[in-house]
Amino acid sequence: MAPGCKVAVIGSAGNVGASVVFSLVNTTYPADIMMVDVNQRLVRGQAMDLADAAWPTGHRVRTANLKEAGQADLIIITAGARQQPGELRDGLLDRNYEILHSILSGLKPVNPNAVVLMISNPVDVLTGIAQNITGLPKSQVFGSGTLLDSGRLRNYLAKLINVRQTSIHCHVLGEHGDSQFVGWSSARIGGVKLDQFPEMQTIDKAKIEHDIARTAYDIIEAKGATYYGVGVCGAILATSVLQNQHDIRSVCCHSTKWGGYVSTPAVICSRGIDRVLELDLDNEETEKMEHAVERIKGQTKRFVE
Ligand SMILES: NC(=O)C1=CN([C@@H]2O[C@H](COP(=O)(O)OP(=O)(O)OC[C@H]3O[C@@H](n4cnc5c(N)ncnc54)[C@H](O)[C@@H]3O)[C@@H](O)[C@H]2O)C=CC1
Ligand SMILES: CC(=O)C(=O)O
Repeated sequence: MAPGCKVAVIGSAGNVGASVVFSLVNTTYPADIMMVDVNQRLVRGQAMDLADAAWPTGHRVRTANLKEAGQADLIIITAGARQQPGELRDGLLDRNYEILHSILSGLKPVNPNAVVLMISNPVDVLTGIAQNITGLPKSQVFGSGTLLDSGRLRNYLAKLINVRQTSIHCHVLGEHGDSQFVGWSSARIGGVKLDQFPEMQTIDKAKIEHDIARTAYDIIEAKGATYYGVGVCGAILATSVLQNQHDIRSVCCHSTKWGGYVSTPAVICSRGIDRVLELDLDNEETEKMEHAVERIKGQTKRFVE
C-alpha cells in the first residue's frame, strides 16, 4: 500500500486502541490514522495528544466517524468490554458481540478491499463473527490471536537461553485464551531444535505454558488492564499489511486444515493473510489444537449460521 493509506482504529479512546495508535505513530511508514470511538470527547483528546507524538514520523492522526472508517484500507477493532480481575475472556463474548455488530453496521458499506484486524476479546471467536457479518473474503479478516502470547513466551525463552527474542521461532497456538498451548515440537533457535539447548533439560514445560497463559490475569489483577503489549502487536501487524511485508506471525486466521478460525502462524501481506502455515504437530499438540478449534467453533456457532 502507498504511504498515506488509511488506517481506522475503532475503540481508540480506550487503552488498547490508543496504545495501538501510539505504537503505530512510532513506525516510519506514514499513514492517515483515523481514531473512532463512541466516547467522542475522550477520542478527540486522545487524537490531539497522539498527533503531537506523530510529528517525527509524519503520520496524520485525526478523529473520524464509522462511515469514513468503513472506507479505510485497514480497519483495526479494539472496541469493547475488557476483563475484570479474575474474569475469563469468554465472559466478554455476549457484550462484545453486541458492540461488534453495531460497529460493523455503522461501517457499511465496507471497502471491499479493506483488511480487518480484530483485537477485542475473545479475539478468536470475534474474528470469525466479523468475517461472517462483513462478508469479506476470509483472507482479509484476521485477529491478533496468539501473537501477544508468543511474544510473552519469547521473552521467557530469551532470558532462559540468553539469545535475542527475535531469533527464537516458537509459537503459542490454538486460542488467545485458556486453551492455548506451545508448539514445542516445531520450536527452533537458529535452526537448532529448542529441546537440544541444555537449558531446556531442566525446565517444566507445563508450568511455562500455564504461566504464559496466566500473564494477562496477573497484569489485570495488578493494574486493571493490559495494553502496551497488544499495542505493539497491533502496530506490528498493521505494518506487515501496510508495507506488504510477508512477515510470519501467529495470528487468528481461517485454516482449511482445521476447518475454522484458530491461532497459528501465517504470512501477512497487504491483502491480509497470504498463506496459513501448517506446523508439524506431535500427537499431544494435535489434540490440543483440535480442542482449541472445537472451543472456538462452539462459541462462534451461537452467533453465526
Ligand atoms: N487480543 C488481545 O491480545 C487483547 C485484547 N484486549 C481486548 O481489547 C478490548 C479493549 O480493551 P481496553 O482498551 O482495555 O478497554 P477500554 O474500556 O479502555 O476501551 C474500550 C473502548 O471501546 C469503546 N467502545 C465501546 N463501544 C463502542 C462502539 N460501539 N463503538 C466505538 N467504540 C466503542 C469505549 O468507549 C472505550 O473507549 C477488550 O475486549 C480487551 O479484552 C486487551 C488486551 C489484549
Ligand atoms: C487481556 C488479554 O487478552 C491479554 O493481555 O492477553
